[in-house]
Formats: sequence, C-alpha cells, structure tokens
Amino acid sequence: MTVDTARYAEQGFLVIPGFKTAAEIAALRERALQIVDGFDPGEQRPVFTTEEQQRHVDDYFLDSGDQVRCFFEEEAFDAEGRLRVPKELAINKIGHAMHDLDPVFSRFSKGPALREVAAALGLTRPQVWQSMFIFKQPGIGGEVRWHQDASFFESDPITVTTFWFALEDATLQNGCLWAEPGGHRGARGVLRERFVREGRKAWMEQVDATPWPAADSKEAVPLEVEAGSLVVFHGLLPHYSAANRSEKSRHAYTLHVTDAASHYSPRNWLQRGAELPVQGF
Ligand SMILES: O=C(O)CCC(=O)C(=O)O
Ligand SMILES: [Fe+2]
Repeated sequence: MTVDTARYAEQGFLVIPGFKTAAEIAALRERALQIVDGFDPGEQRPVFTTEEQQRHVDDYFLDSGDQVRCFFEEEAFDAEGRLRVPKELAINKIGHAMHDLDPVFSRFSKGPALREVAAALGLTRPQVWQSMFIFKQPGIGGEVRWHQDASFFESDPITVTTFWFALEDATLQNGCLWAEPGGHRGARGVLRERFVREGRKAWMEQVDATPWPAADSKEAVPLEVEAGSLVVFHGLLPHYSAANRSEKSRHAYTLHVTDAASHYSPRNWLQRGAELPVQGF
C-alpha cells in the first residue's frame, strides 16, 4: 500500500480504494444488523415534547462513549412519535465503543494495514476514541451539516484523524461525503466551533466565524467512492453529507483517532475511564 502523504498534506484527505474486502464488509454489516435486532428502543425516543424526555435522550447520548447504543434517524417518527418504517430502516447510527467491546467490530477496527496508514500520517501512538456505524437509511438518512471533527476531539496540538470506511458504494444519490480540499490548512484551516461537556450538559461553543463552503460552490467536492474504500481525513477538514432521498442505503463505518503525544482536552464530551482505557490500532 502506498500512502500519498504529500497529497494528504495538500488536500487534507486521501481515498484508498480496496482497503477492505467484501467479506470483511459483509461480516461488519451483518453484526450491525444483529445489534439493531437486539435493540429495545424503550424510552429512547426523540420525542421533543417535554424537558424530561429530552433529558433521557441527552443522557443516552452522553453515556454512550463506552457503550454500544443505537440512535434513530430524526425522520423515522411521525407526528405522534410512532416509527414510520421498520426498526432496521430507522436507525441513524450505532455508537460509540464497538471497536473495543464487540469482537467483530474490533477485528475490523485494528490490524497492520490501519497501523501502517496511521504511522504514515504521523499518528505514532494512535488512540481510537470512537466508532460509529452510519446507516444513512434510504429515504430518511439525515444530512450531516458542515463540521470539523476537531470540534468533538480537540487536542493540543490538533491530531484527530478520521478513518471513514465505505461499506456500500457512496454516491451523490445516496448522500456521499463532501469535503473542502485544502480546507484544513492556511487561513481556512481554523477551528470554527467546539462541542464541550460539563457534567450532564454539553453544548456547541462558537470559536471562529470563518464560513463553511457555500452549497454547490467550487470549494466543495463530492467524494463518490466504492465499497471497500477508506477515506482518511484531517481533523480540521470541513466535511458534510446530504440527506439520502434515494432508495439505497449508504452504510459507512468511522473511527476517530488522536495521537497520544497530543494533550486530549478534558472538555471533550467523550472521556474514557480506567474501566475501558482508550486503545490503539
Ligand atoms: O458519514 C457521514 O455522512 C458523516 C460522517 C462524519 O462526519 C465523520 O465520520 O466524521
Ligand atoms: Fe465528521
């Protein structure tokens, strides 16, 4: 494998086709569906009518850093709060510690090939904070607005790097990633916002008013990639994905990784305790 580090430095991202085999992908997708199958929604419903219900939803998210939890698509519910589609077509994502807690996910998330990419990009002691299985469901897969992953995984210096695996072909139709080439450096490579947590509360803090790329502007490019591709990108790279209005899902899996040599902010929402220390590849 060749990792084009000069291109990465210039663009802020790299696409490595054929990084995962069809068999590896099939195993991960099958395991994800088993997790969804075993998921009992119970009280975890995004019904925004009372503060008490909202608090349940917030706690469910805030306590998910060392758990395996399912989160719904916002558009999965009707006005009465009932599911409009079967559960397996209603989940937005599974997060956030499958890479440490689930053997199938763990196998996919570690190994020499990932270590090689990480080392080439300067992550000498990688720390994998979070895993997400993203469904981008047919018809209702939600938009992910423009953001930088360093807003969620800040460190000094910023080292967070995203490993995004296409588990299905990602196209303009089913809501592929978009990125701003070079947007991680120079005048535009500034942290815009910071998601901070204090106790049971978390919120987005504005840091810098530099605008995101305008919709359909030349600054942004779609990353249409085939299943099996790895897209790896810099924590300051602005990226986005549109809602999926097509009949095809767009399954992807993503890992967020920092270097242990950088100081991980104690204000980040996701912290790991001694019960489940953060691990590498
Ligand atoms: O898959 C997507 O649509 C967005 C994922 C993302 O923002 C991330 O993995 O950091
Ligand atoms: Fe992101």
